[in-house]
Amino acid sequence: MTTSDPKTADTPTSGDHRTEDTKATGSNATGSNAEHTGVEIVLDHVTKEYPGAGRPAVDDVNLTIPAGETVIFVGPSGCGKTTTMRMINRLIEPTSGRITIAGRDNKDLNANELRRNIGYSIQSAGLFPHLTVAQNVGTVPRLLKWKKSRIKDRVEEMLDLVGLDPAEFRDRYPRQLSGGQQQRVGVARALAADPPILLMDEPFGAVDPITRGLLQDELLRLQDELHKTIVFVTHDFSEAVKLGDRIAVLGYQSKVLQYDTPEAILAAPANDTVAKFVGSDASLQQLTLLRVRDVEIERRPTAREDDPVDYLRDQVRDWGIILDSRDRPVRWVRQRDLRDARSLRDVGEPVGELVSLRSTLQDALEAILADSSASAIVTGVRGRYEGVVTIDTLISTVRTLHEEHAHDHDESDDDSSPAPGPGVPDVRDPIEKAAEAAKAERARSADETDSDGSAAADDPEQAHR
Ligand SMILES: Nc1ncnc2c1ncn2[C@@H]1O[C@H](COP(=O)(O)OP(=O)(O)OP(=O)(O)O)[C@@H](O)[C@H]1O
Repeated sequence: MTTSDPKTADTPTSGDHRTEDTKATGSNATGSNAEHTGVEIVLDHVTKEYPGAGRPAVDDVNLTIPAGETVIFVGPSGCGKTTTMRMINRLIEPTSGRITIAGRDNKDLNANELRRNIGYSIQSAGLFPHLTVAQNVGTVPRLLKWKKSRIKDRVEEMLDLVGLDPAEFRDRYPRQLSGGQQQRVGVARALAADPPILLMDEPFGAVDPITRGLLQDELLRLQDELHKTIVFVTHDFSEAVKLGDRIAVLGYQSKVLQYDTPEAILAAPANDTVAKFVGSDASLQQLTLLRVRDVEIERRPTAREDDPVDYLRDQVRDWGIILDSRDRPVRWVRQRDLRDARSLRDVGEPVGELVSLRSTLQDALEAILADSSASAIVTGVRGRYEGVVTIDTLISTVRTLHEEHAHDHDESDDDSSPAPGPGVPDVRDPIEKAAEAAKAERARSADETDSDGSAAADDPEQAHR
């Protein structure tokens, strides 16, 4: 858990943030000096007790949300996520404790101004039904008394930013939009006055999984560009892993059970409760955080379609790859395919799904499991062959991550037991199961090769390369 005393940063406060040109610069979590527009938020012993409730909905929360990062609050229904978030923009006032924004107590900031300067987007998009898309997006700039022409330009820019064609959408009413389009307008509205902070309360909760994935991608792209400080509430741990720079796993009364990067939480959940929340597919989720370019890429023997067959026959022990004239992979070929072949044009089987250096390891795993060679072909610029990723590489990558975080909780001073403890799922399990399935498939195809009368690979180490 990260706790911190409020820091005084020499950045503009949210309340001072009046023009869309203002940029705040401060230290970010990685310690880089990159310019960003977000500002730090610190929750210092924050408690909220609703009148007559008997016990606090949020009890003594300490949390530092670094400038320019996306922090996800994830936890079970009713645990206090929304209450915690709404105390940041004072839609709810804390009973005790202090919240600072860029070093200034938010109680010292005018509540209305504070809210105008903190973007807020909620599950139902919360659009005004009687206002057009343009009027909805321009709400806060209008309150800030921007000139009409400036509001108009800003609305167009925001609609563009969230992937809606202004000409098509600006004059529609919310009822004339799909759920996903309404969410986009909600995000455009939250961003319109260029606030340093964006609070998002299950903003994608009400749309179908495909649209949800697209909106998540869009948010990642926006954040790459804008570097706001985003606080995002969700029930969905995989959404938290995808979007968060850090995740705060909250228990009842917003108790911070673990506050760390998605990688660290997946590799070493702090206790049984977090482990259960993370779920048994933690290792599969870890694969979504890494890209093909981050791991070892192996080579396989290759030849172009018009190369002589002998050229490949001499090199292939198990699998080889045939490339077209522009070095794009076209077919897998086995040793036995080459025995009587006369040309490389008509042997082998078409390559399956290809992955790029930017694909996630999750994409690579899917490609590997669908491919009889138990590896995924990686392509680079203009689809040119780069190499292959194997399931063994994926397993060793996840093992290394797990080992790196094995001692994360050794010095822990809270009451949580170190992972892996009783009930903590073995995070390597699902990939190893996938590997076993792929190996079984490989063994089956090797048997087929034997019964065909051809030799299996002489060197067992060479199998599956
Ligand atoms: N206005 C209120 N008056 C009294 N109790 C409230 C009020 N708002 C929320 N609560 C209670 O405070 C607790 C925390 O609610 P909150 O909405 O913050 O949780 P949450 O984690 O966001 O839940 P969910 O994920 O279901 O939206 C709950 O027990 C809820 O019933």
